Amino acid sequence: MTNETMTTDRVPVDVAVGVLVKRDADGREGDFLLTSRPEGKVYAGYWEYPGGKLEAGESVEQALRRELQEELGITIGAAHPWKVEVMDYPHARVRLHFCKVYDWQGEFEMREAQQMAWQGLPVTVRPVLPGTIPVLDWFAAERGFQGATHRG
Ligand SMILES: Nc1nc2c([nH]c(=O)n2[C@H]2C[C@H](O)[C@@H](COP(=O)(O)OP(=O)(O)OP(=O)(O)O)O2)c(=O)[nH]1
Repeated sequence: MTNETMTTDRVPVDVAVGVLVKRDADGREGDFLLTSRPEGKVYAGYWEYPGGKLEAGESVEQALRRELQEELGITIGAAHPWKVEVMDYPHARVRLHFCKVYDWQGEFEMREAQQMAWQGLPVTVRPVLPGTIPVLDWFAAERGFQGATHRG
């Protein structure tokens, strides 16, 4: 099998991703939450939006609610579907379902010893996971932000 058929034939794994965004009293969007990938996972230490793979029978919203409870100890309100993107990695092909989340309850607890950072544009933490970079471009378009969205 050629490399090309290997990547195009792989069935994507669905991943629910939560983009937690703070809003001001007028509803304007501000900082968003990034978390670092825990030790022991592929791309450990890379910054991403929290989330994880759907389990059998789960909707994106259900998976997101479960993952954010498990990883961060918070209970989210509504998940607003935003964008869907397929990414090919050497380890997997993933279909990322990015959802914006504006409401959550509970105190943040880093249950997988990851780190968290509220960020605006440009993002100052690094390195950023490849699958996270398009999200920064979408934010830049929404916010009329020009220039580099993150550091090398
Ligand atoms: N959570 C998250 N995953 C992302 C993002 N961008 C991106 O390409 N991915 C990829 C990395 C992984 O291949 C996949 C998510 O799988 P994961 O390994 O973090 O999920 P999980 O918590 O269910 O993992 P596990 O139980 O299998 O260890 O999606 C992102 O912004 N957030």
